[in-house]
Amino acid sequence: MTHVLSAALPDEQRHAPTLRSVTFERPAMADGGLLDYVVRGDSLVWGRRGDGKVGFGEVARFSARGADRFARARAWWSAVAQSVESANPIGIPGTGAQAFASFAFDETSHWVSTMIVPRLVVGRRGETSWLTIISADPAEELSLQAAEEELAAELDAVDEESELSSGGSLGPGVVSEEDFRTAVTAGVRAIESGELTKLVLARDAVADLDSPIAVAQVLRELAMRYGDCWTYSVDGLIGATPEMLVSVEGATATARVLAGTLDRRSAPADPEYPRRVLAGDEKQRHEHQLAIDSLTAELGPLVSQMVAPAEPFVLQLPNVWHLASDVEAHLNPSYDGRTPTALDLAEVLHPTAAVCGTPTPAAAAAIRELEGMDRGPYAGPVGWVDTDGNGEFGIALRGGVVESPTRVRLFAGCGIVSASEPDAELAESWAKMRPMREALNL
Ligand SMILES: C=C(O[C@@H]1C=C(C(=O)O)C=C[C@H]1O)C(=O)O
Repeated sequence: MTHVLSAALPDEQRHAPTLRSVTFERPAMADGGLLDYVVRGDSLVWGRRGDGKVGFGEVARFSARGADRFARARAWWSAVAQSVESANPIGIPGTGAQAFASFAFDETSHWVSTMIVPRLVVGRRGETSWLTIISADPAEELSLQAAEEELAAELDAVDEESELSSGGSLGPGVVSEEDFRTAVTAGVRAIESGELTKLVLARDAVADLDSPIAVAQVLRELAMRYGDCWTYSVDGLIGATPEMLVSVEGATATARVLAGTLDRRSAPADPEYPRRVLAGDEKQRHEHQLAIDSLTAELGPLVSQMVAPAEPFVLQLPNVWHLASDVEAHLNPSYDGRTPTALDLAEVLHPTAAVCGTPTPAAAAAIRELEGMDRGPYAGPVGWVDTDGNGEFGIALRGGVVESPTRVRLFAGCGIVSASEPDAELAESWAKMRPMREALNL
């Protein structure tokens, strides 16, 4: 009987592991905060301003490609969440059993979307620090001492990664500068013909390094310089994104929508300049509004009390200014009484107009046709989810994919509207690659 039942389940649910996790509170972290634990290139990382988490080792992994990658990931994670046995005296969202995840931007991508449950998670949120150990072995004893010893061993076994990469060269990727300009021109034409209102076009560049990449050092560098961004590392996808697709804590969902960009490099010293040029510019405001509308339209049916500010603020990063809006909403329970998880919402909200365009299907088709590259995980959701459904999914921007120890593919894109100019968009894409170039010493 059990056999018949389990055979009727989707593969993802049948293959989901039964996990146990124990969380221990630890003494407050030293001044370096979480970054003191970002020492290995193979760790899973999600952090901002010294808070966040670092995952070591792996006890379970889910992989998928195609249009149903999110649905299958949800089925797998919900089976894991239903069977997990957790002891968590802290109880703060994100402190217990959890997975780090990265999803391909497009359903046609060759990139394998993954969810990885680490063996250990060390985390910090303000004054609270913790260590979680996760096991797929029902008989294993999960003690604090064993967890601390394993963590110490992980931190000791550091590869030759303390030095910043020694430089190298940056060359064209699949989409050359010329290809990108041509795509922007074609995108503007498609917008003028009325097929679309907004389109986000991206390009790649290939960093060939003189010495093997020091991933942990690159992440620390990004985290220190880009304090307003969420630094991430999941299975070769690294970067620091300023854009939060969705964050879920209990019944509250928040998002940070960005669209509208101004390079700081050539800006005059006038403190009013970014506000005047960004918030006061019709093209930028229009682009920004489309990004907010795409989020609120998708989120609307699932929430009540959605608060989206009437006026965006100017987010200042070391390389660029952005128009930014923080949206917050209360999640409604669905028919089974459960509120949507961070993973559910990542599927619903991806891709927003900030990285795809408006309307979504026409923009996604135009991206496939005009870019002609596989975006892989670039501009897809990256983050974590716990077994209670809390989580954070950023949009994987301002980063790259480590393709080999000496090769990293960088990606950046720009929102195109009818007033867009190819040279200005190309310059903006360079500005968006600057954080990774600096961290790679290129
Ligand atoms: C597409 C990217 O960024 C997005 C596009 C923006 C714009 O066009 O103004 C701003 C922020 C992001 O939503 C990227 O960084 O690659």
